[in-house]
Amino acid sequence: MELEKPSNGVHYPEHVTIETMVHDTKATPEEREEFLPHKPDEQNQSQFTDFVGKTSLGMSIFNLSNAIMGSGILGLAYAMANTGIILFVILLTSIAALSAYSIHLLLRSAGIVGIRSYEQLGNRAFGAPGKVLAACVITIHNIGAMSSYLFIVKSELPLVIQNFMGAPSNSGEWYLNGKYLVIIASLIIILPLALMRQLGYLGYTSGLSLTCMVFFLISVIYKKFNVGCPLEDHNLTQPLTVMVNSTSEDDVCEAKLITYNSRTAYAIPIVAFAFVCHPEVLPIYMELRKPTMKRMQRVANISVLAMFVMYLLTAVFGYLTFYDKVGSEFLHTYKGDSADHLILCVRLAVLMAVTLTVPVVIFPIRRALLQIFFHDKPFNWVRHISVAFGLLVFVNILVISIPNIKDIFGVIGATSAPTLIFILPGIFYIRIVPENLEALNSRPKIQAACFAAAGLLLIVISISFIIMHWASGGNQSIGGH
Ligand SMILES: NC(=O)C[C@H](N)C(=O)O
Repeated sequence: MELEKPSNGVHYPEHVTIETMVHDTKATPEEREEFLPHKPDEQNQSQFTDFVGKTSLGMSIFNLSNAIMGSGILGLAYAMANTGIILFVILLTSIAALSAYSIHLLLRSAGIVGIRSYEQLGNRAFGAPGKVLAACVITIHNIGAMSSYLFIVKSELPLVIQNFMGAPSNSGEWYLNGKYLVIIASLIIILPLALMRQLGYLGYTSGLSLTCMVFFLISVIYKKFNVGCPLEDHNLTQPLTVMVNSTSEDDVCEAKLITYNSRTAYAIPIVAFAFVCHPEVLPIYMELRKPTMKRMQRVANISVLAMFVMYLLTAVFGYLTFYDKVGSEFLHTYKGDSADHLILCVRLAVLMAVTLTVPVVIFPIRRALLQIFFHDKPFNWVRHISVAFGLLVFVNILVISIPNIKDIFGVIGATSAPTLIFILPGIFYIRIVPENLEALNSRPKIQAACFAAAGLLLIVISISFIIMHWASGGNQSIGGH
């Protein structure tokens, strides 16, 4: 069978099958994470000889789960409050399933061209514009994700320190100023971890980060049975009070099965944002020990399923605790409980989790930037360190000047998230899989085309709704911050 790639017209010899395909060698050593044909190892069928991944299946699951899990979890109860339980469950299930399918498309495309890099898939599919497009979307998206994580540090860490020190909130001490605290956390914790040469080393911190999130979930469930309705003794934050005014007394503590309002516009972007991990999938695949597509798909399926369960439980119990009063940054809804020791520990756990996720998110940005600007250069420590440092400085400046986390979820979730999950994997797959292997009108390709089209539709719908919401002035009266 002769295989022909659509983008560069390279012809494969007869003996080359999809499993043992070699790509042409124009790519630089840094870019080339390729399948080389060799006798398959009976035990693992591994096809990689150029980069020997050492990360175990378990650690890879931790890393991918950690890449999925982030600040998005804090917006899910808010999304549920504005869609109702049934619509939310349908939305969450669909996006989780589509996200796993999208990973399948990426892995299959990577398997065919033998490159485990999102940008290089873009290059193979559309040449330089494809590579630049993928790199830009990854960079913008991950900078947005990093900003949302550091925003949580900026808003929650002062509350934790204030309570531990028993200081009054307006004492003006520097250590109660979120802006300084973000800079300190970036320098002391994030920067050293971001300097690791390989993502696999972060498996332990990823495990710790996930443990913190499990503790967060258990506490949310416990608190549901602890916070009474209608939260009279709860010192709710100002924006939440505004929401109470717009809700009738009767349905304050009534769970809605299906509901719709102008804030529903944020539901799809929030859920889409929560499931993005796609820029990290291929780097994690590259470092996986015995890297076969089946093994990596297993890593992806287990991670997506585990995060789906955590997301669902957090949203359900978070919503059933505060109902319509839940804020867009869930943790802040407990603001009246600042002195509560459990809530204090929960804040600390979430802070630790999001802080430890930042380095995982930095890796794909650095990779994207290096591939665009230094694609033919070998690894260099000075460049590696400078890019991480520069990125942290940039995102710190951004976070210090951002007033609101909901709009990060909204804008990033409505634009770059559907592009990374739906559009790029769909169109790359169509271009990369050779036509004599799968014709343009074959089922998998039509499916991939519909998938990409659905992503485009999601972007149009989400952006239109968000703009309508902004235009109607709804932005000022929403809970959270
Ligand atoms: N990795 C990301 O892009 C965002 C992540 N899924 C989150 O929920 O924070």
